[in-house]
Amino acid sequence: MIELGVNIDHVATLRQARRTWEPDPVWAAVEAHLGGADGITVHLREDRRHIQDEDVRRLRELTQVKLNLEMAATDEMVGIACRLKPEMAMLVPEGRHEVTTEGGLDVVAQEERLKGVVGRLADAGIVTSVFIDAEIAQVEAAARIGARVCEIHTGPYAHAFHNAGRDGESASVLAEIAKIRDAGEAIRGLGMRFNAGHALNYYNVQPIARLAGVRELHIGHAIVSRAVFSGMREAVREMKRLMREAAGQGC
Ligand SMILES: CC(=O)[C@@H](O)[C@H](O)COP(=O)(O)O
Ligand SMILES: NCC(=O)COP(=O)(O)O
Repeated sequence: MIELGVNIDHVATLRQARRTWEPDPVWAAVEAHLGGADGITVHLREDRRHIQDEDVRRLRELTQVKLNLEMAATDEMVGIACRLKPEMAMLVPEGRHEVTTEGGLDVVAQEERLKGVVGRLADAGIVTSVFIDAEIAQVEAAARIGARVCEIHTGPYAHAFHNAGRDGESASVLAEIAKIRDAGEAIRGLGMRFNAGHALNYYNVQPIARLAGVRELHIGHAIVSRAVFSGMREAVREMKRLMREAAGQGC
């Protein structure tokens, strides 16, 4: 069954706007779980602009939900991951001035260093995922460093979809889907798990959920935005319904 990891960063973004205690991302995680989320994703950024260390600690202590910890490949973050032991750690590139993640991790360029990071996480029993662009060279490098999972960056697809007026049949959209499909085939061929995420929403999710062998989609901004109006459980339920319908897995 295709799975949904709900990213709750932007519940914390709202809280940090006032530096107060609400809304609580841990509460959001429980609501998302009750709505059918298979896991929770948080990005503990080096600048701590939204999720805080204490949020991740409480998530581990108070909930049973599977955790995907997105993090920069730094010593500080590896130390935190090794203490918290999330079910999965995803290595992402980080820029202080970016509004959100702007591209995939360049695994090819940092192979030796990243191999060490994956090894340290593996020694702590943590599965490593890498957030990469839909490029075969990056997939192959991910396999060489020992990553067990690749999450393909769906941002370029989402932009193409939006720019084409949500026309999933336009040439630019089909070209982006083909890149993700080919990367997914390479990932699976090398024995890794094929995940995808970034900027997916209620309009553009189905062509990605339909791809052969895709295991998990990680979606945050769109679900939290919908939840403002419909509540978290309903927002998650609807996203899962769309994913399962597209994957031919019933509702
Ligand atoms: C790696 C990725 O695709 C995103 O989840 C990103 O990490 C989200 O970070 P923000 O929530 O800070 O936009
Ligand atoms: N890794 C992608 C993710 O966690 C959610 O990204 P977004 O839906 O907030 O763009």
